[in-house]
Formats: sequence, C-alpha cells, structure tokens
Amino acid sequence: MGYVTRIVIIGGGPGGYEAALVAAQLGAEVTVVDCDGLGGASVLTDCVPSKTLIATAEVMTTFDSSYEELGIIVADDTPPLEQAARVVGVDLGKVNRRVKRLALAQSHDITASVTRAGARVMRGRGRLKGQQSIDGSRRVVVEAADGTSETLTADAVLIATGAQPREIPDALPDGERILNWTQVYDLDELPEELIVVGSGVTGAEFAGAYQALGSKVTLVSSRDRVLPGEDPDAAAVLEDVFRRRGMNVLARSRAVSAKRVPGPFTTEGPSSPKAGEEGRAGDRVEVTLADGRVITGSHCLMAVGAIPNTVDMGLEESGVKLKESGHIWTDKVSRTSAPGVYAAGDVTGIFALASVAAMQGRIAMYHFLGDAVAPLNLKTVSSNVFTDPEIATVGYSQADVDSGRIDARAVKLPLLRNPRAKMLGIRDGFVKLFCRPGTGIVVGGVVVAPRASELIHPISIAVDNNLTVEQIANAFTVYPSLSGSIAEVARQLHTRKTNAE
Ligand SMILES: Cc1cc2nc3c(=O)[nH]c(=O)nc-3n(C[C@H](O)[C@H](O)[C@H](O)COP(=O)(O)OP(=O)(O)OC[C@H]3O[C@@H](n4cnc5c(N)ncnc54)[C@H](O)[C@@H]3O)c2cc1C
Ligand SMILES: NC(=O)c1ccc[n+]([C@@H]2O[C@H](COP(=O)([O-])OP(=O)(O)OC[C@H]3O[C@@H](n4cnc5c(N)ncnc54)[C@H](O)[C@@H]3O)[C@@H](O)[C@H]2O)c1
Repeated sequence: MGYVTRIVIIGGGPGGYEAALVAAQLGAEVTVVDCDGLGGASVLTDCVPSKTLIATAEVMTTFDSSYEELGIIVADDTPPLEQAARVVGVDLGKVNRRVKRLALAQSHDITASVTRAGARVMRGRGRLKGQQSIDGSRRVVVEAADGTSETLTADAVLIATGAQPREIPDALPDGERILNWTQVYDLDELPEELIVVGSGVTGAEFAGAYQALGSKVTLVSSRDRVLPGEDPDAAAVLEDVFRRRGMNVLARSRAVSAKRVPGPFTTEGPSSPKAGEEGRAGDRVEVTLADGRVITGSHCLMAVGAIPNTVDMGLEESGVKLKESGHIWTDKVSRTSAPGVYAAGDVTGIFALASVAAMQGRIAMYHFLGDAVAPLNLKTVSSNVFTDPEIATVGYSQADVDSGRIDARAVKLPLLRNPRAKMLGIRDGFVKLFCRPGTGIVVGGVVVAPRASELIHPISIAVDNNLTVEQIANAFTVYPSLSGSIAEVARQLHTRKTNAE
C-alpha cells in the first residue's frame, strides 16, 4: 500500500469542513478537530442563525410595507397601522427555537457528509506543537472537554479557527440584556427597545431585523454613515429606509460603555427611576457615548467587530507569523509563514465571508495535495448584506473607481423605473454596473433590492468570465422582472461614453 498523506484541520467552519471534503476526495487521511461542532460559528452562531432570524423579519417587512398598497384588507374598523401591528406579531421564543433547530440540523448534515467522505471528526480544542519535525511532519495536540488529550501527526495542518465577537471592557455582554450576536437566540421575548452598537454588516442586519420584528431600535454608528465598508449609494438608501421606518440612527457616535441599571426604562435622558416608580436591578441598559450622551433601552446588542481565534494555539512557537491585528498571514494559496501549515477563513482576516473561507480551505488542500490550483482572486467575490432592501456587490467597487484603482465607467439605474418593481410596490433600490471604458468588460456591480443576493448572480458570472455589457444587454430577460434592470443598465453603458451618474 502506498503512503497516505495525513491532514489535520483545526476548526470545522466553512474553511475547515470544505477543505476536509476536498482532501478526503483527493485520497488524504483527514482529521477535523472542532471544539463546538462542524459548521463552525458560521452554522452555529453567525451566518445561518442570523439569516434564519432575518427570514422571519423579511416576511414581516414585506407585509408591513406593502399590504395596504397591494389592496390587502386586514380588518375593517381600525386604522391601517394598528391593524398591521395587531395582525402581524412575532413569537420570538418560537422563532429562536426554529433558528437553533435549523442550525443544529445543518451542523449534523455537515458532520454526516464529512464522515461519509472518510474524514475523522474529533471534538476538542486543537493547537500546534512545536516546529516541523525532521521528516517534515507537524504535531497537533487535541484536548477534549473531559481533560484527556491526544497528539496527532500530520504532513500538513490547516488552521481554520475563525473569529469571535470583539468586546469593549466597559460593555461586557451578560447574555440577558447586554448581548453579543451569538447570544440573541436565547431571548424568549422581543426586546422592547434595542440599542445596537456598531453599524457594520452585523449591526445593520440585526438592527433592520429587530425593527421589522417590532422592536424600537437605536443604531449607534461610530462613523458618518451606516455600513462604512459598503457602496456609499447603497448605504445611503439603507440609512434612508431605516430612518423612514422609525429607526433612531446616531451617526458619529462611539459607545464607551453599556451597563445594566435598575428601574423602568425611558427612551432618553437620565436614567434613575422617577419618584414613586419601583426600579428593579438590571431591567434597563444605559449606553454612554464618547461625547457624554447617554441612551437607554431595554436591551443592547454589541456588534463592534470580531477578533481572530489565534490565542493559545502554539502558532508563533511553530513559526506561524501573525499580523498586527492578530490574524494569520497567508499567501494567495493559503500558505502561512510556517512550512506545512496553511490557514483559511476569518482567522486570516482577508474577507470575512463563509464563501471566501471555503475557497481558501479548498485552495490550501489543492495546493498541498498537488492538484491544479488557482490563487485566491478577491476581485470576483460576491457578497450580500441581508437587510431590507438587500445590498449585493461583486467585483470592483465604487471606492476602487473613485480612487483611480481601476478605470471604469458606471451607470446606476433606480428600481423605481422597473415595471416589476412598480407592480410589487418596491420603491427603494437600484442596479449599478461598472465596466472598462474601451472594451465594455464588466468589472463589478451593485444591486440594492429585495433578494439582491439572487439578482447579483448574472453580474457575478459576467465579472468572473470577462463578459461585456453587450453580452449582458443581449441576453433575454423575462418581462416583467427585476433582472430586466440589469440588462437595461448594460444597454445604457453600451451606448454611453461618459459616466452617467
Ligand atoms: C452575525 C454574522 C452573520 C454573518 N453572515 C454571513 C453571511 O450571511 N454570509 C457569509 O458569507 N458570511 C457571513 N458571516 C461571516 C461568516 O460567518 C464567516 O466568514 C465564517 O464563519 C468564517 O468561517 P471560518 O471557517 O473561518 O470559521 P468559523 O465559522 O468561525 O468556524 C471556526 C470553528 O473553529 C472552532 N475553533 C476555534 N478554535 C479552535 C481550536 N483551537 N480547536 C478546535 N476548534 C476551534 C470554533 O469553535 C468554530 O467552530 C457572518 C458573520 C457574522 C458574525
Ligand atoms: N451578510 C454577510 O455576509 C455578513 C454578515 C455579518 C458579518 N459579515 C462579515 O463579518 C465581518 C465583521 O462584520 P461586523 O459588522 O461584525 O464588524 P465590522 O468590524 O465590519 O463593523 C463593526 C463596526 O462597529 C463600529 N464600532 C466599533 N467600535 C464601536 C463603538 N465603540 N461604538 C460604535 N461603533 C463602533 C466600527 O466602526 C465598525 O463600523 C465583516 O467583514 C463582514 O463581511 C458578513
């Protein structure tokens, strides 16, 4: 029997389990070590649970925002808004039980397929031990929850340990009123008044979702606008929608502390219980901003970013170089600075997406096991912010165009003009395409629309395959359809020689 290559993967999120599937398929002997369960944070606490919660929020928003215009009668004798509030309500306990059930089921499915592929799954905390041995192998120590440990020997190790919520020392989550995004699924009742700290993708998604579910939401944004990393036109649309729906969006407001305080909660101002009112310890939350303002609510969700899981993993002792941020340095084929050690996913800090983590993990295995491999290309990544409307992007961005990083023409077409959008009562959103001036090759795009995550795919195919605006314009679209706007923008770019907007 020939030699079988041994692979140990630490971390069973998309970076880890996708790598395991590929390596097992290529004939390696694979062990995946995870301390929480396969699927990782992506499946158990982050991506899957949040999108499942948002699925309920989406139904609520669709109903709330369009039932009247579309001629749906809720009841006869009360004003429309009151009708909506009464007819459409949410049982958060039930929603969260569904969320957890779905996440666990998906984790089991992934475990089953990884096991079926022939990989060994170990529950425990893994860490690298020492430098590469003389024969080129690496050692990984796995500690189980019961205190037992096992040392594995591998020809290559993949680190895919992900990240965890960043904490602010004076705003530590207590799991009841001050929460991080992994803890919200333990709530049985809808927060009456939720303060979301941080307006990155996580903060914006939860703020939008809880508002749709019925909470009164304040979004604390340390920057000028929500979603500072996204297309500015898209962020402006979303911020406008948030405000119109009654969200209190506080720009340039950095939170310095969040504390539970006694007493009934008020929406603004000093927080001590009023005379005659009974205060109960910890039934309100006070968030203090850097400029001294204090906002109060019933709950607070901290969404101030994530830190990589690189501590106590024997990385530096094993020659794995870390960046200043604590993330693992990797090259475009997922190699770290230590021979025989690869890294994938959020632990590398490259692009915190499940799809990118999976791609980095697969690339690592293709590379080590000698299969054909294309280096990671971030210019074709598509991503989506699951708000209402959704914001989907692919390829080069407006910031790349504005900074001169790429020479591209852009056209933006509001969805308002789209016949299907009119029929559906959709007012907010647009399609934007970027193409090379001479050739018309599509290099990027943004879609702001309900289910933009589905609409971005043709643009993604165009970017990936160097298709031109003519090719997009000439492909049939269904009439009437939202994707008709993608063809329409392409037609405009075909004829226009200068930036239209
Ligand atoms: C709220 C939220 C929503 C998101 N939504 C989306 C989305 O819709 N789409 C999208 O593409 N991305 C989304 N993301 C990002 C996505 O979740 C991450 O990019 C993805 O989880 C990264 O996968 P990973 O494999 O690097 O690690 P993870 O999914 O973080 O998994 C790492 C695993 O390793 C385990 N681990 C850690 N240390 C050790 C150790 N020493 N030994 C053994 N096991 C260990 C962890 O417990 C975990 O199980 C979201 C993120 C957040 C926070
Ligand atoms: N739909 C998706 O694909 C999805 C969803 C959620 C997260 N993610 C990924 O996860 C990564 C992390 O996103 P994130 O939103 O969790 O983190 P982030 O770091 O992108 O955003 C955190 C925000 O909080 C702000 N902030 C920090 N401290 C603050 C304070 N004290 N007061 C007020 N604001 C403060 C920061 O300025 C920043 O804008 C992103 O790269 C994103 O791609 C993806």
